[in-house]
Amino acid sequence: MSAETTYGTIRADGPPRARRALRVGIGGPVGTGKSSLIAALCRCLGSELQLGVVTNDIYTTEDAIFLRSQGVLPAERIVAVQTGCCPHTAIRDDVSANLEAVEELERAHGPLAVVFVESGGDNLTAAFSPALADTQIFVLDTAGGDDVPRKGGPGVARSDLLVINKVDLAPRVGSDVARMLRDSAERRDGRPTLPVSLREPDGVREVAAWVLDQEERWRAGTLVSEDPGPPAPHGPHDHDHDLHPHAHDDGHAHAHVHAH
Ligand SMILES: Nc1nc2c(ncn2[C@@H]2O[C@H](COP(=O)(O)OP(=O)(O)OP(=O)(O)O)[C@@H](O)[C@H]2O)c(=O)[nH]1
Repeated sequence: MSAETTYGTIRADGPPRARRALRVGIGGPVGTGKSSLIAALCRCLGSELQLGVVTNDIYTTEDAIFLRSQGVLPAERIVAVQTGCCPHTAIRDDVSANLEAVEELERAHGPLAVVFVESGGDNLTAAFSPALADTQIFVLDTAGGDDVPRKGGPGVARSDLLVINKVDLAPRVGSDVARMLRDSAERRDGRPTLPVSLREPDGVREVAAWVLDQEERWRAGTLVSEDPGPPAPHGPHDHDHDLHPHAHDDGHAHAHVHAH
């Protein structure tokens, strides 16, 4: 059985909420460190939590291949969704392929405590549907420019956790981390932001602690998923060029129109 919702198809025969894994969406612009963050989280949390990963790529399964090559989880617990479309369509507008992948992962290898769902690299308008992710992390990096948090967007403003990655690179690329944290705080209405360097041996510790806290709240039934709201208008005449900090280096043309 399944039900059509605004966000896609929700399968009624999927694992019930209380017994299924917490689904943590991880999104952000291309190359900010989403896969590296998942690898570090799996290394850090893999001994205490049963974990799974679903990756999204447009034309390849590269992120899953990367994660399997890191040996952070048994290979079969890392599955790839090839979206064939704009990444944000698959995590926001029609999440059925991702939902199916998560549910299949849980059926085959469950019970799992947490499934990380990595979005393909997208722009600042992308955010996960609450029908797919119970909680979401948005990843920026210092290399994308220290003015990015100021530009806002649903990931910056309303993700449950904002990670500002690659703080080790900030002095080299002339980014002011304090400014990024200040601008984030102004946009986020009290939601947390963490500066991170995944190059540091212990760099993921605070993000891992946040994931553990979310998982505990999920199990206790006190985690409330927040809808990050509609993405920005996005069409041939879009004026949100500032919202694309990594200049389309995913080969993803932003000239299509989406029905939101
Ligand atoms: N210096 C530095 N490099 C990092 C850090 N985190 C990730 N990287 C590097 O940044 C590059 C991109 O990292 P990925 O984890 O592939 O980024 P991604 O967001 O998954 O990339 P896409 O899936 O292509 O959008 C890789 O070369 C990483 O090794 C960090 O904290 N510091």
